[in-house]
Amino acid sequence: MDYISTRGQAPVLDFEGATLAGLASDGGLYVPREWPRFTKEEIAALAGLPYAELAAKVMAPFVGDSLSYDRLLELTTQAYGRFSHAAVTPLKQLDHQQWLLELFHGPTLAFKDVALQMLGLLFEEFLGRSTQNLTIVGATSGDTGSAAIDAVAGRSKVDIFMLHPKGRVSDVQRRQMTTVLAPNVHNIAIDGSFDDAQAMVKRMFNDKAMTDRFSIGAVNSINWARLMAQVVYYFAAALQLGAPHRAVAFSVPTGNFGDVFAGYVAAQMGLPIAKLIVATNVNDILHRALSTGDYSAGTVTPTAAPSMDIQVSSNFERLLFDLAGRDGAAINAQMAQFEAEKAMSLTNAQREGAAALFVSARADADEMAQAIRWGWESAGELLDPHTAIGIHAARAFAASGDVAADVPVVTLATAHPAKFPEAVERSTGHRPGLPDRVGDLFEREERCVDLAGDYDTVAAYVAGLAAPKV
Ligand SMILES: Cc1ncc(COP(=O)(O)O)c(C=O)c1O
Ligand SMILES: N[C@@H](CCOP(=O)(O)O)C(=O)O
Repeated sequence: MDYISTRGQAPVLDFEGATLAGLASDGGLYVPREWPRFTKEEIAALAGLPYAELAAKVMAPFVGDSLSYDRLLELTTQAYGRFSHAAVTPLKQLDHQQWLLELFHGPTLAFKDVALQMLGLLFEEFLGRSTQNLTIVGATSGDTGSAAIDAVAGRSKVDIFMLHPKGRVSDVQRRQMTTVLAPNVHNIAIDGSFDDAQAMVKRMFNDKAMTDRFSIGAVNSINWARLMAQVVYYFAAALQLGAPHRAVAFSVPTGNFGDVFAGYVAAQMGLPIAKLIVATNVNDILHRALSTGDYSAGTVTPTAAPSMDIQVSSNFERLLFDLAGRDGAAINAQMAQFEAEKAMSLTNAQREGAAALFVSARADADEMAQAIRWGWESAGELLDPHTAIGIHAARAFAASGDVAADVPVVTLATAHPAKFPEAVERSTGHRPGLPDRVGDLFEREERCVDLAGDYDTVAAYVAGLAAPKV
């Protein structure tokens, strides 16, 4: 499979190249040259497979010649062997129409583990083929950081520098990152928001002074391999609910648009998806873009769902590219306008194309709290604040009839409630406890540096510690 940039000017790469490159050199994001498509019979044949095998089958067309099928299956077996639930991503029924897909049974208790456990192994596999060292630079609003650190801590040929917005992640999220003391792990708390951190990360990929000396790599969802691994659980859930003979809707708590874009990819591959519900908190750029065509970033408002406190939503570019007929020059111009003015408008074709599959909703603090309460009182589930935003949107669309009554609605449960105990306790009176496997988190030593939120300071820090390319 070949990978092309959304901005049309970067070299075409294979899967291995795109995985190690992260962001394309023209500032765009890599996407497969075409969407692989399964027939109805091929999808039906996936029903009942163990998760690791399903994962290998769904990922194989994207991986192409970069790995043999047998090796891919070994890696998926290893990656998903670390999950604490045998089903890896178990599906639970909440009421006659609402379902919950629990994505938080990995080592760091959020959906990011599903992709990052795999990505860590892919890095090791591909780096083992050359003398290259990789300098991973990532930005996190809380969950990507810990999942990526867990996936690469102690691995040779990889350093990881993880930027988080100081004071804007939960205590559990921070400690899951800062208590990993492996010498290749470097946590950086910056003054600023996740968007500021993400902008610095993207800038580093195009800073010649850095890229001449270091191979900069990505663990954020700008890296295609992240999204590829996330496509799998859409198949896993829909197959259990009757796909390919029955369509399913998904409600996805959204920030950087990676998780829900993976759902879009599943639909392009032939999975019958009735609707993708994009659920945001008050940082609602995606809700505004999808409902009015206005893609303009305001300032980030801190919320009780901090991992979604994002206003510049990287993966939206991948959708805009597809909906613009894959015209890299057009996306280049649109993104240049967005980068200069922090605002741009979707074209009619992009709005209409998006409306065919996506709907969106936004939840404020009260609506989120009510959804947490509903989960506990009506279904006996403690929902984390991000998941609750998905539930709010799922129930609203079911109630309005925009999703037909016979279509199951699956909300992606993106984090374990114990990552955000205060918000859950405020709404339910119950404080979720951490699972045993992370039980002594609050006794462990922390290591993290505080840096000013300016690019030069961060780049100098990385350059001072990272291993050269080879
Ligand atoms: C718990 C949680 N839910 C939802 C999201 C949103 O996912 P995405 O950025 O892929 O839209 C994130 C991170 O972004 C998250 O950490
Ligand atoms: N929610 C994320 C931020 C977005 O990151 P991405 O890695 O999915 O692009 C986080 O928790 O860090």
